[in-house]
Amino acid sequence: MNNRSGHDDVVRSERRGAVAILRINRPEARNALNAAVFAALNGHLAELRTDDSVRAIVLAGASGVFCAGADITAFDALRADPLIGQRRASGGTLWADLENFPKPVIAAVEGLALGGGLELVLACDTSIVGQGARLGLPEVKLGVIPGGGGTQRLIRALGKPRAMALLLSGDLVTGTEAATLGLVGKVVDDDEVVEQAIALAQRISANSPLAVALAKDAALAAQTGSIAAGLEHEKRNFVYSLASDDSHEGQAAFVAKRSPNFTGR
Ligand SMILES: CCCCCCCCCCCCC[C@H](O)CC(=O)SCCNC(=O)CCNC(=O)[C@H](O)C(C)(C)COP(=O)(O)OP(=O)(O)OC[C@H]1O[C@@H](n2cnc3c(N)ncnc32)[C@H](O)[C@@H]1OP(=O)(O)O
Repeated sequence: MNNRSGHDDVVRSERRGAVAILRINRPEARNALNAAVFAALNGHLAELRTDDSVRAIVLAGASGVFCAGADITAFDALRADPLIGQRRASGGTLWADLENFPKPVIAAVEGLALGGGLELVLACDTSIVGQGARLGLPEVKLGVIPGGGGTQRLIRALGKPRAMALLLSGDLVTGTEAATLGLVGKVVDDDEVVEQAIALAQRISANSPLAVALAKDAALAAQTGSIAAGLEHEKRNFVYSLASDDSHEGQAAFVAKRSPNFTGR
């Protein structure tokens, strides 16, 4: 399907019911992230954020590759950007925007997820990875460090010993190894990645959009604060969900032994 939104072809968008699939589309550069990709992804996310017909997003790459990271040939432009230290100016907020997106985002990782590409995976809520995929943060092999949140999210995902080994060596792991480490949500056969990611997104889309958003919001609080603060956050969200139309619909559907028809209110 063609891009509905008119964003540059470097990110293609398609729909499967309530699931939007965004594909990074620079196969000639193994889907490396340049300014055009950042702008296109941010543009799509802005549209999907307010589209109530979309309840979950799958982020994928074209031609059997997820993403080879930031475009190394664009580093000169990055060096010249006077505002590089203020990430918002340089498009560098993409990873945080993904992590805090009010709808679930699932990475469908085929082939390669390197550097900023793995950082996209870590910023997503979960990921489905092909067993033969290769994942890693090779930035130190280029004389830089991860700049898309990898130093912070990898250690939270894996714990210090495993995170430091990957961060400081730049070693790559396979999808199977990544699943064993806890770096990804689930490993599947290489040819099932996107369909399994879409299937998970569709299962999530059948749930209350409000409850899904409130659960994600509460769970993310666990990454930044004390357990006491997180429990308070969860309590606020639970009480809010209990008072929602969706909560009443969920209860009524259970009693009537029928499927709920959630509205997200
Ligand atoms: C920089 C964007 C500007 C936008 C502003 C916003 C910036 C915000 C702040 C940035 C934060 C940084 C984020 C991140 O932490 C930093 C990084 O990600 S650094 C990059 C890390 N990735 C890598 O080191 C991977 C490098 N590539 C490879 O190792 C190999 O190419 C491969 C991916 C394993 C594939 O190998 P092969 O299959 O053998 O194929 P080729 O090597 O021949 O590659 C084919 C073709 O693709 C080009 N290419 C591959 N990767 C990249 C890349 N990362 N950047 C640019 N181009 C890439 C490769 O050059 C070939 O092109 P060709 O020679 O055919 O023209």
